[in-house]
Amino acid sequence: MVETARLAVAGGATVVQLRDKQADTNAMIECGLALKSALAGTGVPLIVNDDVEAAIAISAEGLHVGQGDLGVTEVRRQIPAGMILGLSVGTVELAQAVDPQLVDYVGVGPVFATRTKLDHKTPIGFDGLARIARAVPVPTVAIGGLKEGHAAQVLAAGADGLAVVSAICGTTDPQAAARKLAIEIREASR
Ligand SMILES: Cc1ncc(COP(=O)(O)OP(=O)(O)O)c(N)n1
Ligand SMILES: Cc1nc(C(=O)O)sc1CCOP(=O)(O)O
Ligand SMILES: [Mg+2]
Repeated sequence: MVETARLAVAGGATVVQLRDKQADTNAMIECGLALKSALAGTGVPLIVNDDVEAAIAISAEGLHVGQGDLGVTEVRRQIPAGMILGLSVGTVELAQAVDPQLVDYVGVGPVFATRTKLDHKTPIGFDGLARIARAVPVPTVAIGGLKEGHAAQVLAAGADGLAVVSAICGTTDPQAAARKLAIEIREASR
């Protein structure tokens, strides 16, 4: 896991999220500390998924929560000032309800169906992504079934970035996969 993250960053990944739905808090802390030392000096922030206690224990740069996790008002109360807080949003109604005083960015998805998260919601496609990106008052990261070849449409829909799992972690060469995506994003941003 640490080596995959190191390679992804060497290829151009600008954020790393620790997401392990099976891990308990102790395991998240152990993995998070290993990731923190691998990322030291890279300038790449580490975001912890779901686990407030682990995020605080490892001094992660950020925490990501979904609509079914602890609410953002309570999370913001618990985490240190300055910790990045991300929230999942899958509808325009939820997008309009995002409070920019509490939430720093939103993860918008799933754009497409994905086997990484078998309990995902109905895919929203690029049209749904565009509607949500217009409605949300903070930066947006598209997620769900995204791979090489999708960056231009993601950015054209108004999202600020994209988050991938299998398109990097599920490949035999995470560095090359991240590099291709980073180049695509750079070219699409021109
Ligand atoms: C960047 C980003 N966007 C969305 C998610 C999904 O979070 P959540 O809805 O809480 O689902 P789980 O990841 O916890 O299964 C994410 N992790 N990251
Ligand atoms: C963790 C996660 N959250 C989603 C959401 O829609 O909120 S989709 C997803 C999995 C993304 O994995 P992949 O890049 O392999 O499709
Ligand atoms: Mg969650």
